[in-house]
This record gives sequence, C-alpha cells and structure tokens, in this order.
Amino acid sequence: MKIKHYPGKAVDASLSLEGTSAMGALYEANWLRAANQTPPSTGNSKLSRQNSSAGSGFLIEGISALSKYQMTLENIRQLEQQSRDKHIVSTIKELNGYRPSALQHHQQQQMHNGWVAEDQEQIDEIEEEIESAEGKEKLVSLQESAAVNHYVLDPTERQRVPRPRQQFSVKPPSLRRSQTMSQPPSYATLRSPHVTSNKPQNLSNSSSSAYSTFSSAAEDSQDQVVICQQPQRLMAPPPREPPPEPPKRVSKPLSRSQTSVQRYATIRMPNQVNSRVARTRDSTASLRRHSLEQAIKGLKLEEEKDTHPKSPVNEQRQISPAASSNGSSKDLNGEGFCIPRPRLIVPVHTYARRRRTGNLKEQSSGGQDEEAEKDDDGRVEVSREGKYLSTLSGAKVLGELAILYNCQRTATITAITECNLWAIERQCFQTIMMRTGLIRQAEYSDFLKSVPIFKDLADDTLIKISDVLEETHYQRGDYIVRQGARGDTFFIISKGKVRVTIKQQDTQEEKFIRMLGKGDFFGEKALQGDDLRTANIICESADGVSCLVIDRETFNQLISNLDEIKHRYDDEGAMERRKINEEFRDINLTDLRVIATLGVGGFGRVELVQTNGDGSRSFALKQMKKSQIVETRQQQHIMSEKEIMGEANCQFIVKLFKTFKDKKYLYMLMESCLGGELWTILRDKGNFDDSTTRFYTACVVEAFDYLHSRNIIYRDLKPENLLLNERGYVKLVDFGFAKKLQTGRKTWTFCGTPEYVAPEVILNRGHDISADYWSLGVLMFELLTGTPPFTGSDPMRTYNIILKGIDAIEFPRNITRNASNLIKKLCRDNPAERLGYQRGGISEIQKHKWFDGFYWWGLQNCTLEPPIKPAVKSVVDTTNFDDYPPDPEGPPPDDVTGWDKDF
Ligand SMILES: Nc1ncnc2c1ncn2[C@@H]1O[C@H](COP(=O)(O)OP(=O)(O)OP(=O)(O)O)[C@@H](O)[C@H]1O
Ligand SMILES: Nc1nc2c(ncn2[C@@H]2O[C@@H]3COP(=O)(O)O[C@H]3[C@H]2O)c(=O)[nH]1
Ligand SMILES: Nc1nc2c(ncn2[C@@H]2O[C@@H]3COP(=O)(O)O[C@H]3[C@H]2O)c(=O)[nH]1
Repeated sequence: MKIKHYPGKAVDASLSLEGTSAMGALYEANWLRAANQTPPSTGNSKLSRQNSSAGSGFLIEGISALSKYQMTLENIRQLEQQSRDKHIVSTIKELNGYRPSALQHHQQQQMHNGWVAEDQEQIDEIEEEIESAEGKEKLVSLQESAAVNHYVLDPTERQRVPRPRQQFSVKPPSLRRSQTMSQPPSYATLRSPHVTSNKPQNLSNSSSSAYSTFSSAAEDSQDQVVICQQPQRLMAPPPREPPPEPPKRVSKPLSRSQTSVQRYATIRMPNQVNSRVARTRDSTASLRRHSLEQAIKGLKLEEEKDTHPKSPVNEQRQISPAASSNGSSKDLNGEGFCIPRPRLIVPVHTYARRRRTGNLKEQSSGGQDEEAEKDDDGRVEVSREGKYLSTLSGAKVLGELAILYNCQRTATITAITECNLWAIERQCFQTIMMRTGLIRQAEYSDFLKSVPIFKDLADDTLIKISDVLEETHYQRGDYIVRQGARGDTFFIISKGKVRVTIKQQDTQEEKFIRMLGKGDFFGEKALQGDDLRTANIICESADGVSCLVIDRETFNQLISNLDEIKHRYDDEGAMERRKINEEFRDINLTDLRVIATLGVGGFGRVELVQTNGDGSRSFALKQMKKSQIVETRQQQHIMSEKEIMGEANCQFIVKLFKTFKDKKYLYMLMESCLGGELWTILRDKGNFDDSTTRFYTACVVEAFDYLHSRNIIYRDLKPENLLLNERGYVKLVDFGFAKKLQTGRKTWTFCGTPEYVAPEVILNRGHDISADYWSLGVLMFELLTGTPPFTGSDPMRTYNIILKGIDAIEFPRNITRNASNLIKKLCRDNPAERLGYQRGGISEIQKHKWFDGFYWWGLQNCTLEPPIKPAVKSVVDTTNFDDYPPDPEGPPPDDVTGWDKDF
C-alpha cells in the first residue's frame, strides 16, 4: 500500500511509474530486464519470426492482441446489453475474468449517473432498434466488428437473424380462399432485413463494412499507447523474445514525470486553467508494448512462481530495498520476477482521514505537508475525452474499474486541489476481492442450500448463483418492489419479513396478499413476463429486511425453469389451468384411439381421439411432422404455440392439455370443438347478419382481451381458426403464430394469412397487438359479406389492395353504418389510431355503437344464447367437419436431433 501525493497535478488513477517507490523500482527493473534480455533460442516461434522479419509488424500484432484484454467497461456493458445472446455475454465476461452482475451495473449506474447515462441512452436506442431492420444489421455488424476485435462470438449468431420461412399449403386450395403463410411478399422481401440477411452477398457486404469500420478502430487502439496505464502487467515474467528496438535506446525507463508516453495528460495546477498535452509516442513506447505483450503472454499466476526456490542470483536482481525488506517479495529467477505480495491489506475506503494525513507526512516533502493539511478536502475531477463528468471528494474510491474489469482506464482523474490518495496495487486489490469473494460465496451457497426451492440444485449451480448474488438491505416501510415498475431482478429473502400487496383496478387501495419471510423469493414474474412488477413488496420487519438479489441473466440461465418458481404465486386462473393439465398427467399416446380426421393443418392432421376406457369425452389430437417443422423453420413457433395454449385459461381459446412426441411427430392433445369451423358455416350460409356477426366478433374480442392483457399477439385471425363448441360458442385455435411480446416492443416476423395481414406487416415496419385489431376489422367484414375486404387473385395483388387502405374499399349495403364505422376504425393504416389500441384499450371496442345493447356479461358467463347452435349428436360426431382423404405422402422421416426436447 502506498500513499501518493498529488499536489494539483494530473492523476492517472493507475499506479504510477515513479522510480522512488518500491513498486516503481520493480517496474523499472522490469523495463530494464525487458530491454537487456537476450532472447532464448527456443522462444515463441510465431512471435520471434515476426519479430525478426519486421519488428513493427510484431508490435502491431502485439497491441492488437492486447486489445482483447483491454476492453473498456463501456464495451462490455454495451455488448452485454445489445446482445441478447447469453453466450456472448458470458464469454466476454470470462475473457475478462470477471462476472459483473446486473445489479452491480445498476448500482454503478446510480453511482456514476452522468457517466452511464449517455451509454444507457445509446444502449436503449440500439435495443429498440435491435429487432428492426437497421437494428438487426447493426447487431450483426457489431458482432462482426467484435469478432475482429478478438472477442469470442457465438458462431450461430448470424443464423439468429430471422430468415423468411417457406410457404406451406394448408388445405386443398379449392377449399380455401386464404392460407396461412409466413413468407413475405417479394417486393416486401427487398426491403426486409430477414431477406437481406439471407442473401450471402448482402451479408458479406455488411461484414466487410463492419470490418473496415473496425479496422480503423483497431488502428486507433494501436495509437493509444496504454502501457503506462497498466503497469501491473509488468509484474509478469520478462520477455523471452528480443525487444524490437536496440536495448541501448532504453537503457533506463523514464520516470512518469519524464516520460512523454501520456495518454490523457491533463495538466492542472490548483486554481489554474487546464492545459492539455498532446498524446505522443516516444521511442520507449514500442519497447514497452513489447514488454507488455510478453508480460501478458507470461501471466502465469504468481502462485506458480511461488514454488520456485530462491537463488542468490535472483536475490541480487531484486532492485527495491523496500520490497526486499518487507519480506514478502517474490523471487526474481530466470523466468521472471514478481511484485512483493503486500502483507498489509487495508480496504481503501475504510481509512480514517486523520491517519491518512499523518502517514503522508512521513513520506512527502515537508513544505507541502502543511498545505495538504490545510486543504482537508482533497478534490479530483473526473473527465472523459475532455468532457467533465463529476468532482469527487472525501472518502471516495476511484480507479477500481480498470482493475475489476481488466480494461483500460475508463476516465481521467485530475487533482483540482491538493490531494492525498491512498493507492492499492492491483494484485493486492484482487487478493482482497478474491478472499472476501470466497468467504461470501461459501456463506451464500450454504444459505441457498437451506432454501427449499434450491435444495435440489447441483452444487456448482449454487456456486454460480452465489457468485453473482448481491445482498441488499431495506428498512421498514421501504417498497422493495413497486407494482407497475420495470423490474430486472429476482430476490431471495435472507432476513426479515415482507408484505405483498396488489393495487386493485380502479381504486387506489392496496389489497394485502401475503407475508413472505426468510427463504422465500419474489420478483420472478417480471422476469418471466413483460418486465413489469405485478405486486408491491414492502419491508415489514422493524429491524429491516435483507435480500439476496439475482440479475435477469442468471435467473434465466439457472433458476427460471424450476417448477416452484414458475408456479408459486400463480393467479387463480393459472392454478385452475394447472389443475386441469394435472388430470392428463398419466395419459400416454398409446392410450389414445383415433376416431376420425377433423382437419388438416400445415404440418399434419388433426384427429378426433378418445382415451381407452372413457367413451364420455373426446379430444382433438394435432399431429405435426417434425421434419416438416424443421424444413420450414417453424421450431420456435411450435414451442411458442405449446407454451401459450398450454397456459391459457380462457373459454374463448381452445385448451391444450398435454403434448407428446416420438421420432416422427409432435402431438398436441386439445379439447375438441365439434361444432366445426366458423369458416364452414360461413361457406354454407354465404354471410351472417349483423347480430350473428356481433356474437362471433365479441367472442374474438374476449379472446383478444385475454391475450393482449398478457401482451400476446395472435396474428392468424380468420374464420378457419375459429371453432364452434357444441353450444355454438366460438374458440380461437391454432396459435402457431402467437407470440408473447415485451411491453412496448414490436416484432418483425412476416406471418399471417394474406387477406388478414396489416399494412405494417407487409411493409415490415414492425407490428404488435394492434395488428390483431386490423384483422378483427377484416373478420367483421368477411362475416358480414362472405368475402374479406382486401382480396386479390394472388397474395401480391392482395397486398397491393391492403396498402391502398380501407377507404378505397366499397362497403356493400348490408353492412350497417355502425358496423362500417367500427370496421374503419379497426382498419386504420396507422396502427396507433386503431380502436382497441388507444388509451381505453379493448374496452373502446366493446363500447362502440355497433355493440350497443350487447350483453357482454352474458357472453363472459356463457349464459348468452349463441346465434347458431351446431348439430352435435355425440362426443364423436364429426358431421360438422369436411372429409379428408388419407395423407398421400405417408410417414415422414425420423428426426431425433433433439431440438424438441422441451416440447
Ligand atoms: N380442437 C379442435 N377441435 C376440432 N377441430 C380442430 C381442433 N383443432 C384443429 N381442428 C381442425 O383442424 C384444422 C387444422 O388445425 P390447425 O389450424 O390448428 O392446424 P395448423 O397446422 O396450425 O393449420 P394452419 O396451417 O391453418 O395454420 C382446423 O382448421 C380445424 O378444422
Ligand atoms: N468511467 C468513469 N469513471 C469514473 C466516473 N466517476 C468516477 N470514476 C472513476 O474514475 C476511474 C478511472 O479509472 P478506472 O477506469 O479504473 O475507474 C474509474 C472510476 O473509479 C465516471 O463517471 N465515469
Ligand atoms: N402477482 C402476484 N405476485 C406475487 C404474489 N405473491 C407474491 N408475489 C411476488 O410479488 C412480486 C412482485 O414482483 P414480480 O411481479 O416480479 O413478482 C411477484 C411475485 O414474486 C401474488 O399473489 N401475485
């Protein structure tokens, strides 16, 4: 531990290379050794070759190799946030040897507001764009530029950019007017990032531009001679290779005050105007770079060197008397030398100010001591690239970032008054961090093992969790979590009690839900859903509450799949749903008997089945060919369909009870709706009257209300996907394109049925739940007239008609004024103007004049009499369905690749 005295001059927050201190002497020795070392003949072959043929070439490569160790904290954070791929994040973290938790970021953000704010804005911007056209390209180019920068990148990254899927036919074309498709129109294709990313030439273009952008950045970093900011690197063994420059040129390193290798040498005198000194390189720079390169190569942790026996020669080489006298110095053997391990470990932020001043007196010159004492409040200014960030005074810690994250200094610190700083050397700091970290880890792991939800987790998982835990404390009455706020963290209570309350709709009152205590958790819902907290968590204990906090990334990787986490605080609906699914736990595929075919979907048939031994019920079994799902790249959609249908508990949505799989197929066991498709009835009747249409539209409004309140977009509304149950109530089926969105986010996948897609989908502008309101208007029109408003002879013509807008459509006379008014309000070109998407939400649709007098309550309770009662004689009556010939293609090939393991 050293105390340094900065009488109003620039303070580089790193250790200095002053020749006077023990450490400085060691660094000097290192330089000297680096300069005078004769290369062993069996050095690193690659480097020595480059070295001998072109010294500067070696240096450039050396520095560029260095750059991977010298990512700035901002780089790490940006990549972390921009990338939704955990693999990249963890690789970057591993690369830097440190795993900052999200919470730490939050805390740092709060600490260094000004500093992070700019980055955060940029990150937010990029995040928003990430799914957009440019966003995707930006992501790719970022990642590609990162690849040039020696970051380890996920090789699958490029594939993650969505590509257009194959069109798949649904039913015999003669029967269908509209088919579900997921292929963009060809002119939309030209504008679509999906397609761009699919084209090899475009990809290579973008990568080449990314490369050139990066190349210049890489050159920049070579210009930045950063060596003197990371002197700790010099603690490693000296180079085995010859230095690129003749040794005589650097017989002695310049002291810090002499050297011209200063990156941000802002010179400040107390109460004087700054004068900035230009960055220059001196002749020692290249040597230092070389030495640093060697040092990094040789960074075999000092433990290794500890085992080397002391030799008298080594003893002689030790330059610093101070270092040798403290008895903790390392040996300097032929392999290199090490810094002394500090014996005194004092956390930098816990000193008493008086004592510090006292210590300083012993070391600094007498004249300045008095001044130092006078100016009790030493102050430093933090700046970045010449921009003022903040002023620090009092017992503040600075310079920890570069040490923690193994990166370049992230800011320049300038003393603006006379300052006394206590410096702690990297290795010492890291030792402290490591020791406290290990103790902490053991404590946390023990605690986690005692928590019931974690009891079955493997030890290494518990250790991983312990590594990233942060402990936080709250006082009585504190809102630890506030309902409606954005949330990014998961909590486990380690001490005390909290109260859970939920604010009731339309009142300010908070309803008490439950108390949670030690070992309980909370905060999982925002992480599983759309970021928003669903309840308040208030500190209840008089002596406060302590929580262990886990960031989103760790939660997703290690915890989110625990059943207990998923369902501990289920709302009533979800609990009911789970109970229903529970009934089917013991049913196997072999227990099912096929009665008849109900329909044919894109991936196979839907069969009416019964379980052996129970003739009182029937089910619909959707059977999907795995090979075809893979061919059309619908894996993700199928998983999403399973998840959404399996959890939905709404009487206007077909229930999925259980899923099965074998080598060839995936299966979904659903409730059967024997009233047939609404499309079949419409085909037979031609069109519906106003009130019939109102009833079916209202059923869809209810289904959308359920889905949209959970931020789920449906995206495939059409009469074919509306099934009638035996009573005549309509249910939504086929959730192949349904998707859970994050609040305020859009999605860009081109999918739907041509006649029903909204303009923003065609134009690839990004869409959200408002696209469902567009399709609701189309459905109303089709039910009232028998034909959708936007109908062309082929999808391309249909899209053209859609883009001309609803006002270009002639409404037949049988559409009432109110109905046409509602259709027009739903089919607005601008998604934000659509009814249902505005402030009042979907209730605006329910309140529209066309629904005047409609008995919504009766619909919700299923007491309202449906307009058409289908004839269903028994649970196996399939007369309301068309006949389907056997599948001419025969069974598909096996697929045992395992992509469907979670199905
Ligand atoms: N639960 C059910 N009860 C009765 N019939 C059903 C049920 N589920 C599906 N069907 C019938 O099977 C047809 C195809 O089902 P579904 O639409 O789910 O398959 P898909 O492969 O997703 O079809 P698409 O290619 O149209 O998206 C439906 O249109 C309907 O006629
Ligand atoms: N980057 C940055 N660093 C700051 C800020 N305020 C204080 N610092 C400190 O400045 C130090 C400069 O060196 P480090 O990057 O090691 O660690 C940095 C922080 O400890 C700020 O707003 N931004
Ligand atoms: N919504 C809800 N949350 C609860 C309940 N009981 C405890 N909680 C917790 O309260 C937390 C509030 O924040 P989250 O929504 O992230 O996660 C929530 C749950 O972990 C409950 O009955 N309902």
